Amino acid sequence: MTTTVSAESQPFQAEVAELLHLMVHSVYSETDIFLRELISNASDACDKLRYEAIARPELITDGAPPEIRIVPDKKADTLSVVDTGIGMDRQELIDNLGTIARSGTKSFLSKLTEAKDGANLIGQFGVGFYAAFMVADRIVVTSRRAGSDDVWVWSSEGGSGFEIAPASEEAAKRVARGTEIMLHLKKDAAKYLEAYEIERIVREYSDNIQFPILLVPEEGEPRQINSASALWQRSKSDLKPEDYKQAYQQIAGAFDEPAMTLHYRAEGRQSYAVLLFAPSTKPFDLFQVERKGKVKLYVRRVFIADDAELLPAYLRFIRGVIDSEDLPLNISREMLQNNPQLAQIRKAVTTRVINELETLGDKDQDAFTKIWDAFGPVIKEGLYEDFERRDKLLALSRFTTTAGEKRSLKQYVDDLKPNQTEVYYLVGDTIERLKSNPKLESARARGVEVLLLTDPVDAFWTSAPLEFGGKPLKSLSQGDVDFGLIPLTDDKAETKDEREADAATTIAVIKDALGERVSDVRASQRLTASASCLVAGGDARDRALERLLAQQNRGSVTRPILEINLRHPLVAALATDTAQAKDLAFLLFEQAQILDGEMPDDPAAFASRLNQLVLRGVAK
Ligand SMILES: Nc1ncnc2c1ncn2[C@@H]1O[C@H](COP(=O)(O)OP(=O)(O)OP(=O)(O)O)[C@@H](O)[C@H]1O
Repeated sequence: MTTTVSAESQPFQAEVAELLHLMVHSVYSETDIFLRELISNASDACDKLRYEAIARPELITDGAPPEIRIVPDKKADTLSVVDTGIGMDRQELIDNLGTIARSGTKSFLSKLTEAKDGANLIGQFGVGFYAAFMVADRIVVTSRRAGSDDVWVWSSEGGSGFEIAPASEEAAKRVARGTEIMLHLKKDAAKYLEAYEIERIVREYSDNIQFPILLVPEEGEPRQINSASALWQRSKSDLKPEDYKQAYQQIAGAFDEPAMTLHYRAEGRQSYAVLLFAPSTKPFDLFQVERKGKVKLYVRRVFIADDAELLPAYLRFIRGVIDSEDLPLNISREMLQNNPQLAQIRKAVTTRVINELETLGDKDQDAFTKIWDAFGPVIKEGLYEDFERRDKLLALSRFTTTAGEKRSLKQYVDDLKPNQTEVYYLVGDTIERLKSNPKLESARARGVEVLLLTDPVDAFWTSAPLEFGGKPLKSLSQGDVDFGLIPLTDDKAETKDEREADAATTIAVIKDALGERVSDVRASQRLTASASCLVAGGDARDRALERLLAQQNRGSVTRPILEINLRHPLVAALATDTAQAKDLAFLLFEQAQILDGEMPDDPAAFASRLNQLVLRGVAK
């Protein structure tokens, strides 16, 4: 058997070809990461082998223990990363090294095209293996699935496809179990053949890999170049911030610094080690529909599962490891969900993470801000998903308000105005648009702070009744608001001597004109300068949420209430000028729609009405 005779060519999935093209033709400064990616894959393969060997011990007893070897060969200009892990069969080679089965690949690729240095993006996205094409012009992967007689060779020059063929006898003998990845290095990548360079990279990125990493020099004995201990099992006092940073980067495949590190050992009813990190930047797949967690479950140092739902979905940005001493090693992945011990761990660790975030918010504003900026919208999902912890999550939340940025509800409540009994908020698309929303006018005239909520998730969590510190949260675009008892700080805003239109007549005229378009018309408490606004009834959904649900075909928009400012000249004119009353009534309604970010139902009619009224004004 030879590799060439029965070689079969296969094309790469289009996304892979595009990715490779981008990587090969752009100059990335951080090429070192290829080694980290290959070692990380090798380590995953060793993890998988250990896991499968729990049910099938013969997989491990027939060969070498799980380990990783790095073999430079200066004569051949090749660097090999060899593992005795789980290996891949023919189909796995084709599937795993020819496609990217990840959501968001397209948007990632367009980001990569624009980026100056894509290494960081590559790490975030985790295109691991393909990173090797930054330093190699040909890659040959020889692999034997644990327990199999067949050995297959995958090879590619990184163009549009790869070849797959059975291994030669010699290659098959070399790979008794696991995978050998041989890189034919590009001319300018020869430095990766130097032992000191390899050691440097391993120390920098992969020291915490649990399995031994051996450097096999061209002369002399192989020697281990990592410490191969599970970092989370070590004592906190032995570890420095750099150790944690490396562990985070290695576990999460990230390049940023962790914004929060939580390392402890729980003893008692159950004992387990916890090493968790909050990243300081946002990954690509944060908003993927599956909302998968990223905390790995180990049992007595053996990797069990990537996503055992160890934290609720709203903490899915947390990375790291939980290593249990008590769970059975042979726990199947299917059983994880219903395991009571695991449920207990989940509960305890969730509480611990939230407490840690709270402490960080008090003690290290900078770090907390990084987490909140990147993951605030995700954490806020917990406000409607985790009833039990809602108060704690509300206390964690930071808001942009009319009084400033990053305001906590504690600060808000501390700064309440005299007689203010509620926490006010307004939901909308952008801060700028919210700031110019007339519904803020009356609050502004009293110096009352209003939360300006612009994340899509805000419309959802605010739909349940909430309170903070005994003060209910209240939308300014829903139901009645009564600022009457809160003193004005801007006296000019509501001068009593201005002529008020007659409420009953004006309202009757508008109702008559608008008919079914509104559910009610009433005098507003919210407005001081503007003429009108639209609000939802007290027990109806907030209008922002209605709009969002309607866009997703998950509900219809109900008829709003039109509130009018009886002191506004336009409203006053309406009561006295019967000839224009209908047009003016429509204008009040349509203006309010536009200020809420909606289109008038009939934009052409709106424009022509507006023109007629303006012309009449100009002609006077
Ligand atoms: N040494 C190896 N042994 C066994 N399987 C491997 C090995 N290297 C890669 N693979 C397989 O190829 C797949 C693709 O690897 P790649 O590095 O591109 O992405 P990944 O490891 O899945 O993603 P990430 O880098 O985010 O973890 C892996 O998921 C794994 O199934």
